[in-house]
Amino acid sequence: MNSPTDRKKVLVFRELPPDQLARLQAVHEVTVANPRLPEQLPAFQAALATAEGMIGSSYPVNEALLASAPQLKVISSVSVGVDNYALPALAARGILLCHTPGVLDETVADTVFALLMASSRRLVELSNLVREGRWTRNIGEDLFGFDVHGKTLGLLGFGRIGQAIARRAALGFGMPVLYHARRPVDLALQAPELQGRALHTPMADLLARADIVVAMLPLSDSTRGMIDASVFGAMKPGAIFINGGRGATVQEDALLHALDHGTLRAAGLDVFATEPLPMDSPLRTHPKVTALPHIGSATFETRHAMAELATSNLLQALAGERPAAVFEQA
Ligand SMILES: NC(=O)c1ccc[n+]([C@@H]2O[C@H](COP(=O)([O-])OP(=O)(O)OC[C@H]3O[C@@H](n4cnc5c(N)ncnc54)[C@H](O)[C@@H]3O)[C@@H](O)[C@H]2O)c1
Repeated sequence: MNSPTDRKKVLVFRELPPDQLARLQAVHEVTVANPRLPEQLPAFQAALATAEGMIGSSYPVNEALLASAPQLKVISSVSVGVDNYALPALAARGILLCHTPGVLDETVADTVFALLMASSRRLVELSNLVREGRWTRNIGEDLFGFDVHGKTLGLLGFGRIGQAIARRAALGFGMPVLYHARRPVDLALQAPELQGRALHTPMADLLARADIVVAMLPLSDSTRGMIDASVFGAMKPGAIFINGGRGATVQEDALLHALDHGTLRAAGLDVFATEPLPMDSPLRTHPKVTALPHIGSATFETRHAMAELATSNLLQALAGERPAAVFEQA
């Protein structure tokens, strides 16, 4: 156990699994307060005043919040995406930001592939038909799906998760993969199994050729609203669109227009501009949309692995060591 002077004040702002909370409590003075729960907000605000470390996710850590946390040295996010954090303010204050890359890639890629399959083969719609007692004759063409194997996949974003999706597509489903990213990936070094199977492609060319377009982009100033009417308009007629990255990279009005008046066949969405999805969002009940409640990484194993990595990051940072997964601003 740390000596009393080494014990730092830590604020846990989203529940951690008991074993990870115990690791923190063994060495630091921990307050658990979830600011999303009105009854815990005062405790959260009080703890901010003295916290040196914070750990949690899915809550906007903006400049105003940082101003109430004068002692803060490190934030450990239990997520890979860092769009909830005021990055310039963190950099200006020298506050370290850690995240959880790597441990969720395969699970998120599984989720995206499930959405891709569900959207192409109309799985939710057809499962509902059985469930609701409407399977009264052999199904006809009006309910046929669209093959996935052998089709061309266009990936917007080809980072850790994009590459995990590409492996499933290229190696499992024989799909040629085109990708658009900030820079080409050295496949020989990073993903040798995708050499000759995934091609860095200009966006316009990718959109014209892909049968299925998957967005796996982080949300940043450069990607906010990037998937707009011109992007949907440039997609191949009958294309399917999947978003597993962040909702606000897509202009949802343009998506709806492409579904209702354009040639987009279907959309599979795990993420939305506003979450939870508002009750009045037309995406919620749209017949061509398969919508999931942001479950990309939501399995027992992966959520635990994320919490474990985030806890290790925080413990290392508070001990003055370099954490395993520091978010590096580009
Ligand atoms: N649905 C979920 O539950 C879930 C889970 C995990 C991650 N995510 C989201 O997925 C994102 C990607 O995760 P990752 O680990 O693969 O990230 P990563 O940093 O490894 O990869 C990001 C990719 O996006 C590309 N990119 C970034 N800005 C771009 C731009 N302006 N134009 C073109 N390409 C651009 C990069 O070049 C890179 O290929 C995360 O930031 C997070 O927001 C969602």
